[in-house]
Amino acid sequence: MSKSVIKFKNVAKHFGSQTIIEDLSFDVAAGEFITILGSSGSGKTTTLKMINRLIEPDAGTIEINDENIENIDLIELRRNIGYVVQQIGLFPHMTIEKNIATVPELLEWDLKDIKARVIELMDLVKLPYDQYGQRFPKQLSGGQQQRVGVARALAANPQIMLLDEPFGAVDAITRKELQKQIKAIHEELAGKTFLFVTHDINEAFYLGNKVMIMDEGKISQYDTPENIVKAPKTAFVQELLDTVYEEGALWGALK
Ligand SMILES: Nc1ncnc2c1ncn2[C@@H]1O[C@H](COP(=O)(O)OP(=O)(O)OP(=O)(O)O)[C@@H](O)[C@H]1O
Repeated sequence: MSKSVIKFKNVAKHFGSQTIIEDLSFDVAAGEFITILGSSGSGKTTTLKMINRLIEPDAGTIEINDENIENIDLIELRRNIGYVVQQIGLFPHMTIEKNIATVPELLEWDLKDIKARVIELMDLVKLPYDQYGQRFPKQLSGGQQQRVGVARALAANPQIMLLDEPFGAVDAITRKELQKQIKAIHEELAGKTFLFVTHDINEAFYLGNKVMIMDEGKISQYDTPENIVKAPKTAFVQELLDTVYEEGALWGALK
């Protein structure tokens, strides 16, 4: 088995008197693409944010490369973790080139290396540098801006990518296109570990080599898409799958 990159051990999180996560344990191996699926409020975003310490757990430990993240310098930790959210957060007054170069510039990379990295990443997300490098975010579509967000998160070559509903705000056709691209990017960047939060069951089962299904702060099932479909473990998982089967039946009837 591949080496574990992320390990949750009996993690708990409360907000005030509300228990969001009671006792969460799981492992993610190097190079996996994990999708986290679940109903609203089930703790998906909280789980993701505990990995880059935007949220601190109240109990338990989280390890990255077998080291408790509390013992890793915060800047070092976040440099190793790319983070993409739905509300993109590109800097509006900066060109696309400058947006992608933010972290390498902070790290004081050589100017030549920064430019080469920007060109490489813009190629990767299919926004050629010559055409898009000097544009500003508002001159791109929502889907293109999301791709810049992915490129920016990859700039310093992190080992882990956290993606929180990154394609939540785009239309269905663009979303499908972005899903294909992120899958290809993950395959091309062999060895990088992706954790991707989504509400969308189709997206979760298409992208994840493993899907983590969360319900009320607990893992209902964490397995390959095939195993989940073959043997749903809880009524909640079955209910989720039924939504897809019902949709299939609807479209079948319309044809
Ligand atoms: N900073 C906070 N203070 C208080 N409660 C919070 C805070 N952040 C999250 N919560 C609560 O924790 C619960 C889980 O939130 P979380 O964002 O992790 O869920 P989620 O599964 O990502 O939901 P969604 O799919 O709607 O984004 C929710 O009930 C939310 O209201």
